[in-house]
Amino acid sequence: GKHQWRCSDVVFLCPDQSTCEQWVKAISNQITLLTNRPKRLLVYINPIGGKKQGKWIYDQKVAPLFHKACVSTDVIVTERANHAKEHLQTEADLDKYDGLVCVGGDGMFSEIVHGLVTRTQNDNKVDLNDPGAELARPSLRIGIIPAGSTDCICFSTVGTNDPVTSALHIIVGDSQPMDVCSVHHNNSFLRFSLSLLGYGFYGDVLSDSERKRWLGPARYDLAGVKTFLNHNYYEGTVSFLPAEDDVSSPRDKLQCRSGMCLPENTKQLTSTLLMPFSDRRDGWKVINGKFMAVNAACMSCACPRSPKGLSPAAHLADGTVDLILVRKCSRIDFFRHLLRHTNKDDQFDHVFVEVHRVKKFDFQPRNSETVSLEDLSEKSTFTPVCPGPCTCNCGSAHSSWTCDGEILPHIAIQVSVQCQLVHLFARGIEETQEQQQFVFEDL
Ligand SMILES: CCCCCCCCCCCCC/C=C/[C@@H](O)[C@H](COP(=O)(O)O)NC(=O)CCCCC
Ligand SMILES: Nc1ncnc2c1ncn2[C@@H]1O[C@H](COP(=O)(O)OP(=O)(O)O)[C@@H](O)[C@H]1O
Ligand SMILES: [Ca+2]
Repeated sequence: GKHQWRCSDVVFLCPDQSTCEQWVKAISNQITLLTNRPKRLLVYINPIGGKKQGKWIYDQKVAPLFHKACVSTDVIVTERANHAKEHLQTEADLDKYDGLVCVGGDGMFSEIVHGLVTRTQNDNKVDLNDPGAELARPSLRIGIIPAGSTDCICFSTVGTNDPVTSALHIIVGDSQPMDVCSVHHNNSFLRFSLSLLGYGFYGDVLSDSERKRWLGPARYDLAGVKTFLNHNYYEGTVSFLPAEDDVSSPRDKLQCRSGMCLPENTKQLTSTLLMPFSDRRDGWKVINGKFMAVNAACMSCACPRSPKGLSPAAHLADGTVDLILVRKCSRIDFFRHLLRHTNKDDQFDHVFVEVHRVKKFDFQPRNSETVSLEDLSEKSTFTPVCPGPCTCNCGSAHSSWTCDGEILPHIAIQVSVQCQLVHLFARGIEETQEQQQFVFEDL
């Protein structure tokens, strides 16, 4: 139930020892022919992610399954932030492995993607600082064993945050391509975004929650309430290149499900994504405004807090990102909007919310081309800063961007989608026929 997989034993009875041996041999031969199945994995465990259970989860729930399935592993328990990223970038002998495993949350997964993708670009002499560069795709798939605070990438690609289910998807060698957003500041690469890139509300929640890391996952709830009460808005300009209107829409209610986002279904999308930066202003739209939040969701961002996600119809691997603009509104309206993330109501059905499916976008804060993290850290990043003494929320302050739970050092950013850059050991969210029927009836 609920997308959870479990192991099951099947007992074969046979009349004699030699038949039994024949069967064992035949089954082993058949399994060897399944080339999708990984045989050697490199596992990174973040021991401090989420409720600090990563090592226990791996040892108790995952390692015994890998052992049963004859998957051999090298395990690294990280000793500090960026340990896994640096190891992947410079040291790891990747030819030895059929895949990587991340035991941790979205931040840890982001580290591993950064390490692997950077290594691949270095090997292929691709310049990450060039926003128009065609990035080389890593050959190794990555499995996620959820052991973080939000684990939205696991939830959005598997349908549940369950270590046993994820381990079984790895063992059977599932493969799910995934879009990645690259984020630049001028011509300098900042980061990849895999789930939520958020300015305003979520940026403020993340800035505040980092100071409360000792609280574990509950830090987001406390910071969320505080940020909600602050009710800040921020001015800026969003420019974006919309995806073709006839392909799909963030409001079409067609949720991304297993088998939808595969390379053969989305081939035509990749070619349009490689236009050099200078040629791209045709067809761009520009929106100026005062925003409570500017969110970019590369996937639905479904998680236990929001089971349908920030953008329920976003696709995992279609080469687009859903850009959600929440304009300045009253506290009660913003509350209604947030509440709709937790139930079946449509969070985009408000006059102050608009959502666009885009291939690229830029954000420019008002009056602040040069604001950097150093400037921000001198002030409170979630308290508006007025030119003179002021108690009002005048919107002259800057927020910061959260990128998969990490704060970006710049506010003016350029974002473009790298279609199907990485592959996961997953197959997308599976749905029974009755569940699909239910979606169509809703439509
Ligand atoms: C009145 C009730 C309001 C409830 C609002 C709930 C809205 C939840 C939307 C959640 C979107 C989550 C997008 C995921 C982002 C993660 O990548 C990031 C880092 O994850 P991890 O490393 O595993 O901790 N997590 C967040 O940004 C947390 C956002 C929480 C906001 C309340
Ligand atoms: N051993 C470690 N000590 C401290 N920080 C670490 C360690 N290993 C990884 N990290 C960092 O911890 C951050 C949060 O990890 P994550 O697994 O996403 O947990 P959470 O979901 O609780 O934020 C990541 O940004 C990662 O870089
Ligand atoms: Ca997408």
